[in-house]
Amino acid sequence: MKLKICGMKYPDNITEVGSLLPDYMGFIFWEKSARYFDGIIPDLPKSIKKVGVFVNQSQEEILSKISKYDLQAIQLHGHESVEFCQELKSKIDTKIELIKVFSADENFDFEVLKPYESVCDYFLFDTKGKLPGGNGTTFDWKILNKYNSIKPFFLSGGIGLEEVETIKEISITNLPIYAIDVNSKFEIEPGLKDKNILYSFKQNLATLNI
Ligand SMILES: O=C(O)c1ccccc1NCC(=O)[C@H](O)[C@H](O)COP(=O)(O)O
Repeated sequence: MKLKICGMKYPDNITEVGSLLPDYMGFIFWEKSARYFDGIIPDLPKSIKKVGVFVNQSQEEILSKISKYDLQAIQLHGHESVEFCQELKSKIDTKIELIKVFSADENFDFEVLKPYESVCDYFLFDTKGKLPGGNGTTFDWKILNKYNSIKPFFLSGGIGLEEVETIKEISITNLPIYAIDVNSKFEIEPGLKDKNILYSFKQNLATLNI
């Protein structure tokens, strides 16, 4: 199971956390976020994919960030339509991954995912909250029992060290969980991550052998 650490903001902290070799590191390009990123990304180990996170932003803006920051993945965290994803996908390098986010709660209709299957590489399930993302709360993962697609997805929303046991339980189901996405539960302040707790989390995930 892959690990994505999202909402990075400060260069020294990016380097520090990068030394843990997460599979993905996320940068929020939505200006209203407390984790809004507008700096310089220091050199990172090549294995780490840089993800740009966008909320209902224009294709022009997304393309400009891809080129400025050499992003390897984009995460669409708003209400981007199937057509929008399809058009964007046709404009970017085929190696750039497109992750489409859905905010989940007990009323989530999994049928809405169907048309997105062919236009994105991964889904990401986050908790529905006041903000588009980074709310720091978990959703009831039991709703994923209704997931009837083979599209791999990122599991997100309020995940912290205390979720390791539940991740273990969910990982032995047949759900195609591709990655775990973490953010605010590992912060000293918005955008500033605690490397030691992240290290423990990564070690814990590794012991699950998944
Ligand atoms: O983190 C933000 O501030 C944010 C704001 C707007 C859109 C997305 C945002 N975060 C994207 C992520 O992928 C987070 O990791 C995800 O929402 C989970 O965050 P958390 O609940 O804090 O673990």
